Amino acid sequence: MAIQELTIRTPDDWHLHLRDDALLQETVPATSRCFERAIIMPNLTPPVTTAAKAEAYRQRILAAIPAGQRFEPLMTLYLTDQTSAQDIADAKVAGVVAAKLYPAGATTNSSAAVNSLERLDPVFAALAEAGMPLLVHGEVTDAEIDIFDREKVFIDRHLSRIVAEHPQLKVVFEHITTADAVEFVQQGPERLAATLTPQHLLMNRNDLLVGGIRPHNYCLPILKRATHQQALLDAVASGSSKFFLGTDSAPHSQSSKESSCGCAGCYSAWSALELYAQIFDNLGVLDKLEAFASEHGANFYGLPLNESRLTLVRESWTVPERIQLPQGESMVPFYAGREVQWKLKQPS
Ligand SMILES: NC(=O)N[C@@H](CC(=O)O)C(=O)O
Ligand SMILES: [Zn+2]
Ligand SMILES: [Zn+2]
Repeated sequence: MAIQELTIRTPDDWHLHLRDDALLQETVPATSRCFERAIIMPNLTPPVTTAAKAEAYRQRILAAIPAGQRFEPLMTLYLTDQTSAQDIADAKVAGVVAAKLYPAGATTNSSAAVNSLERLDPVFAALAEAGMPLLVHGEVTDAEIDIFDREKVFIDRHLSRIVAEHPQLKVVFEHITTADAVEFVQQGPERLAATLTPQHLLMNRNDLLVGGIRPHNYCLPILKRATHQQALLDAVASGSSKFFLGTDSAPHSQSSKESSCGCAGCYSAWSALELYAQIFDNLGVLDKLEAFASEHGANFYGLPLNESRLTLVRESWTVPERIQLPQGESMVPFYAGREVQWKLKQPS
């Protein structure tokens, strides 16, 4: 008989957008319900570019953790053309765990980010020296490169060089979407890893474009064709420690998603862990979920494994159509109105 309950070490989310201010009241509980730590993306407006900004942001996140829950935000620094080796050293001292590279214009809130990757070599060297991973949104932004090719071209033009020229640098290729990225990571050194999102494992570009445009499935890097989706599924099913959980949960208001120029990002926090369970179950590798969700990432970052456990049960439920925010706005969560086959068991 199929397994009905699964108890695992409490997972961590190695790629998460919490946003800021009042929205933290919504996003922090959505993640702390089932993740003990998360890598907090720094693409606020203005971005988190210094150790002091990261620490102030961390305090705002801590203030939004529901009573009785344990949650540790792991802070990151947003790289710009002005970031110096000294900024990295200061960030290390302040407890910032990683730095995030957005090519300028690649995604939400990246306009202040990096225009010239070559100029960042001293910063990459400083990261390697500090033992801090470089987290990469791996897409080129050149107007002439087709949006479906931007990840592969980024590997060829930039990532392969960065990995080769900085032999001590740990690199996380974030939210990978292509067979090319899977292969690049598999064939790379131990210090190269990747995060995978629920949407890129569950969907392909048909889910975005067939039968009408589905703005709530629009995220960056954009969903690719089914052969790429299959390569991502094969990667997680392999159990390789180079692949780990990063939801990329990225909330936007309903009005900014359902727009003539809609924002990129899926707000998946309320169902992400359960969807990963469903994905692993469907692949017949539920026994590999715990390592993917709770071990590979911590080991890569050199952090201890969580000691607590949580339980998922095989029970179907429906993701709400809408989340009403106190500020009057609403959000449409990822997988809205759809059934999920696994459910988090509430502690009794
Ligand atoms: N993934 C997305 O489509 N959006 C993210 C940014 C990012 O991770 O690229 C966001 O901040 O909204
Ligand atoms: Zn990104
Ligand atoms: Zn992201």
